[in-house]
Amino acid sequence: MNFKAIPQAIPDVLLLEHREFGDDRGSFTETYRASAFQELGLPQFVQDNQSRSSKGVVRGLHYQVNPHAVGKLVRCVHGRIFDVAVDLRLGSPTYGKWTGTELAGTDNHMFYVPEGFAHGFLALEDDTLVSYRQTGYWDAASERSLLWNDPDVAIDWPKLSVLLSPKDATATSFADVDHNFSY
Ligand SMILES: Cc1cn([C@H]2C[C@H](O)[C@@H](COP(=O)(O)OP(=O)(O)O[C@H]3O[C@@H](C)C(=O)[C@@H](O)[C@H]3O)O2)c(=O)[nH]c1=O
Repeated sequence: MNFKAIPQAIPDVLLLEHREFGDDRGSFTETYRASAFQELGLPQFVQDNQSRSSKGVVRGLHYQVNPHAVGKLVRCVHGRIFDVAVDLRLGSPTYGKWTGTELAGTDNHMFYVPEGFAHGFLALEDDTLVSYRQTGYWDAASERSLLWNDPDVAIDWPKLSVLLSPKDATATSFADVDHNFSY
């Protein structure tokens, strides 16, 4: 098995490590293998995305309400990010809690954020490329944005001066989030 899944502080969120085969030329890594992902209990993915961000850009915290909820598998291809998932599943023992990790283009890690979580990241370097797959299609009408620095969630972001989209700068506070996820 070329992949290892490590449950995070919120156990349904996974850090996936994939094996890197180094040689004189550089290295080779499988980044997706349907059968292995299925063995790890991961769902199927239908959309791939990529974004490029400057240092200090925060994207998120985004989610789609049901019936268009999506899970996301996130990888930093170049640069570095602090990647975060916030539990929005009513009844979950970790409802309203966050978990996060650093992902870098130089490591072999992916962060799996299941349905029922808001997802976002902070780019820690210029020219940071993030590539991620999602389990359902983007649906603009179902998309919601939770405020990245909401005091009730209190994410311990690395200290940087941040740049946000207008949508994310005026996002909803945790007390007012609109969602219909259950645990
Ligand atoms: C998310 C998305 C956006 N777009 C378009 C809409 C808009 O014109 C442009 C930029 O969209 P946004 O500002 O929403 O992009 P961005 O802020 O990067 O949104 C992303 O943030 C991270 C944290 C996620 O988790 C993703 O699922 C996604 O929500 O791209 C698509 O065509 N397909 C998509 O799947």
